Amino acid sequence: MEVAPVLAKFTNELEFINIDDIYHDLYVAGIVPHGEYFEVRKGDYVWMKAEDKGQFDVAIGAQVVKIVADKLFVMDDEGKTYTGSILVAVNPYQCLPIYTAERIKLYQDRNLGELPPHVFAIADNSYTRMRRDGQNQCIVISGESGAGKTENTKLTLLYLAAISGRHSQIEQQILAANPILEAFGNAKTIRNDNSSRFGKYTEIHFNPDGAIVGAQIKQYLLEKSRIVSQANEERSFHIFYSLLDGLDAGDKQRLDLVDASSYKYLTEGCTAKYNGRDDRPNFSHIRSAMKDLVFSDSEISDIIKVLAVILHMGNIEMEAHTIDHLDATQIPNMTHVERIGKLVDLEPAAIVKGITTKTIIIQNEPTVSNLAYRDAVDVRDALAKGIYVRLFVWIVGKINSVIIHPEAESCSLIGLLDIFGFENFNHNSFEQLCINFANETLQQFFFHHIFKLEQEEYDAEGIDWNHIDFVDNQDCLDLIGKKPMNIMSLMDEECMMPKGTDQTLLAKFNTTYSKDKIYLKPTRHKTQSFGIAHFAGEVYYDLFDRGLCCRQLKYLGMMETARIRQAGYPIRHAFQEFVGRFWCLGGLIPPSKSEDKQERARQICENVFGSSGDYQLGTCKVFLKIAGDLHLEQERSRILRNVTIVQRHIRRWCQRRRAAAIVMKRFLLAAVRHGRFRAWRNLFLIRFRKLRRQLILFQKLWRSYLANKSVNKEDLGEQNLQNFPEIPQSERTEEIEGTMETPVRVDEGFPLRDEPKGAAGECRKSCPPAVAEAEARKGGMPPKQKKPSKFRRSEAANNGCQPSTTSKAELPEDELAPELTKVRKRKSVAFSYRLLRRIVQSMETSSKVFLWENVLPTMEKAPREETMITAAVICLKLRRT
Ligand SMILES: Nc1ncnc2c1ncn2[C@@H]1O[C@H](COP(=O)(O)OP(=O)(O)OP(=O)(O)O)[C@@H](O)[C@H]1O
Repeated sequence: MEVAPVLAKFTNELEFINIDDIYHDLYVAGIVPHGEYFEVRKGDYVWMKAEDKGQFDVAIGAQVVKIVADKLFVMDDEGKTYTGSILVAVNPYQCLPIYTAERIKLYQDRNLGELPPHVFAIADNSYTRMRRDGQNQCIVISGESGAGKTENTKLTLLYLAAISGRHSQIEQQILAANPILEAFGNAKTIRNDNSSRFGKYTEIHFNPDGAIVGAQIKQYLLEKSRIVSQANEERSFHIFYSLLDGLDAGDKQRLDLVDASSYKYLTEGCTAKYNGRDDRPNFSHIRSAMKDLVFSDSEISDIIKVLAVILHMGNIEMEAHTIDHLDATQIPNMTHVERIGKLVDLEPAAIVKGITTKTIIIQNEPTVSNLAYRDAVDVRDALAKGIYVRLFVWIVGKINSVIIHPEAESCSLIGLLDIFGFENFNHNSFEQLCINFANETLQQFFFHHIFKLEQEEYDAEGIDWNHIDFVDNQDCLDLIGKKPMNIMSLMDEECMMPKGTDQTLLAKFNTTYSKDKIYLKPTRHKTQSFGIAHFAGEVYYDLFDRGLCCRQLKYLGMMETARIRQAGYPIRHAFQEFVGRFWCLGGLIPPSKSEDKQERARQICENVFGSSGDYQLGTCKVFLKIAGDLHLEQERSRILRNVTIVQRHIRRWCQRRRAAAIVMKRFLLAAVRHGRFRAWRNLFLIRFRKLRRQLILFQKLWRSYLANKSVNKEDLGEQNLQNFPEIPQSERTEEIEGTMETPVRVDEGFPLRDEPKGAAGECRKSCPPAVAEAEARKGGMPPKQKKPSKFRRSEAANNGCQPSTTSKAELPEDELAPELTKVRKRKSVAFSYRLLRRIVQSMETSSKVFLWENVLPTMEKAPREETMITAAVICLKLRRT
């Protein structure tokens, strides 16, 4: 054993390297670390660091050929380094003589590694293991677009067909499926002139003797958007161009077909024709492949018809118009509709209806409504895409019906998965997201088998093994498709939102995944994109392609449509309808029936637009520009919103008052019920004091009234009238009446606690004992001396009598009640029952007792005395408790 710890020198084809430059994962190539050195033996494979430090400069494999003292001599391995059953195939972009029948024979029944790496070596290894171990095999072919997946799939099939040894028709048929699938599923892209726009899984079925007995093809993710639009310098699926170039003139005339440059669906990418592909011979090739796979003439004819229908469909021109003020779509030129009708045996009207209207079921009743222009275009395109996808699925099914073995279940199989590679363009759309998601899933599968399961098996078997770490991409898979709120589900949700846009979706992503390391937020340069850190690199997705949209708008004649829409007045309202909708913009008075609606419409327009030219008044209608209509609607919404706010506040205020009253009532009842008089008293102390003052006022008023009444009736009316000069009846009545009815001012009344002085003293004396007792008990406010009014004092003096001090308790009850009613009716008297109620509700117990015993009995018959009675009941209860 030779150890070479230091420098190694190379000459000529051998190169000089420092041992430090040997990669530290040398043991991958069979070299074992030895302390701080590596133990290197002659014949070992080593990796050498690349001199350049660029991102894709990888280590170079080499074999140790000589070890002399401190020098290590290595030689480039010339691509002989095998990584087990993984083949890295390089696309040579030229025909190399390495796929010949001799090479097939060379690789047959050879162990992996015996010969240089080759796709045939991988295919042979799978076949051998299937037969030897009886295990189904799978070859996964992955790589970015243009890497050579499809070519290598075809080469693998070719090899398996060659070595399985039977050379029957089935092998021919399996190989014949390729040109058909390529014609319908491949297209020119900027990366690859023959890019597969679908994923394909082909199973080859073998009998116990190892002969091919059948096959099955499964297709995934056909890029259907390509039917209606292609990126610049790209084309639609090959079959359309082959058809138009390869059909003879008679067939073309029968189908009303011309050349590819006349069809909108074929010219989006501006490359109906391109150098390097002759579509004419392809068509006959496809036809003969179809014959191999037992497609009948009528089936081939139907396929061609369907393709023609799709092409005509793309040429149906539509225009926006309005029906009953609602957006609708019309088809001004029916030529293409009629051609479609002829091909599929349908009435043109039925086709127009299908494209320009929609039917929804409301309460089990179908309801038809018109589609707006943009929606109708979408429907037409969706129909074309749907038809093509179904055609493709049908063709794959037809091929399978021929090549599938009736007892496929019992056969051994080798599966070949050819799926789009990882894609990262300048603009990455939803298609790229799907493709990269599929690749992430494949990568996960790969990691799982190569790293996880393999190392788990080593562990289980007790193999001495240094674990190799690998980057698990599970987080990325979760983000795109597995989390409860994954990118796909959020996209789905946004598509269903009536006003969902790219921006709203992006905002949702940014919020939902703000802490996710796999999700990359928009950058300064890519403000409308989000990124995903894939295992293969970071990709920013745009879901908006400005260039593509501009081209579509141009081809749809949208520029002209927009111009006429902008210059004209596309929105119209009859005056009646206009005023009915926008009356609130012309002052908040609703229109009357007799009003001149035209004049009112003019007012509204002038009010809103001033002198701007966003509107014009016709003889029956208001004509508006789109911006004008929008402005009107916005103004209307603003005003109605404000009205709603005011209404809301008023309603809230009313409700609060109502609620407060209910709470108060409950509280009072509860307080009474549970004897919590003190709590009630404390809570309403401030109010109580105020109301007590009002009670005093009430008493004053009441006594004043009684005093006045007594004076008027007894003294003025009967004793002194003869002393006055005679006055006219009307004046006299007025004066007397005036005396009776004049509102009594507060300062003219007799305060509750006036000391018994003179007339007032008489009044005090006449107070009922209960009041006196209560006042004495309370010892409350000091009596406030107020002079009786001059008028009354002089009246009393003149008449030689004392003012009446008769209390209401001393009056007969039947006399008091009508007087009370009279007083209540007088608007000018500053007393109301509401006030009275409040007074009673807040009175002290003693006052209430007084009220109960002296006042209420006289007021029971009054219509609005429920509250008084309630108050009295409360008083009684309080007295009991
Ligand atoms: N082994 C090869 N020898 C010669 N030319 C090749 C080979 N592999 C690929 N090519 C050339 O490269 C082109 C692209 O290869 P291919 O269609 O297989 O790529 P792909 O990975 O399947 O791309 P896509 O994902 O777009 O379908 C082929 O059309 C062919 O011209």
